[in-house]
Amino acid sequence: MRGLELNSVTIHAGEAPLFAPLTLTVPPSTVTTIVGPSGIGKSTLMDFIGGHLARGFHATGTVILDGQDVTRLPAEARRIGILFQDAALFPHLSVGDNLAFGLASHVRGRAMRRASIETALDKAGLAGFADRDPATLSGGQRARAALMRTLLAEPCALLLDEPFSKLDPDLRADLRRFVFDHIRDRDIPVLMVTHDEADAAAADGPVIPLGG
Ligand SMILES: Nc1ncnc2c1ncn2[C@@H]1O[C@H](COP(=O)(O)OP(=O)(O)OP(=O)(O)O)[C@@H](O)[C@H]1O
Repeated sequence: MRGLELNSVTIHAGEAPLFAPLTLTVPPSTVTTIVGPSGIGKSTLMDFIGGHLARGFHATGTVILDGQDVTRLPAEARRIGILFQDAALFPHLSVGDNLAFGLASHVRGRAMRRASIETALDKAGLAGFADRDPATLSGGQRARAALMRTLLAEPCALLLDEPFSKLDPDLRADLRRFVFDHIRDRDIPVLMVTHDEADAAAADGPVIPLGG
């Protein structure tokens, strides 16, 4: 079955679980939202699904992506894209090289790679920005470039962890629209963590509260 499934997933930081075991299915082309109080483990859950669980945590349950159990796979073998609130581009690389870093390995040859990057920059309203230093971009431009870098990897699922929270309200609404427009036609499951009601309302899937 296609989509992202969590089966009885919880995370322990020491003895007690952070939240009650979570079971859910995110079908392709839908955005499911996770909400919950600060500190309950929303970001840590995203880290676990993406394969980046930090030391000090222990997780139980399984993560199934498109029918395959990926719970024990290394992050790079999961093909799960993650967009964090910081939307950090590598500061020592140009904008174009940042996007090249995300580019799926099957896109071969210098000309093909260059064309893919130019197309992505164009979609992000950043045509001609390939040689720019990320520090010269606005917050919104950096965030759009970061989304494009994530999508260029052609992920089979996407995790959004408070992706808009560092932006001011106008920019936030613009970027939210931009992200949702670009993921809608991807036919992949998307799981989003947010504190923001407008973010949750813009998503078309269910809102799942993470509880104790
Ligand atoms: N390295 C660590 N080892 C053990 N516990 C940690 C570690 N880092 C964070 N924690 C704790 O793990 C819990 C989950 O943190 P997490 O950042 O996932 O919560 P969150 O729900 O995303 O919070 P917020 O909404 O404030 O971003 C918190 O209670 C935090 O104090």
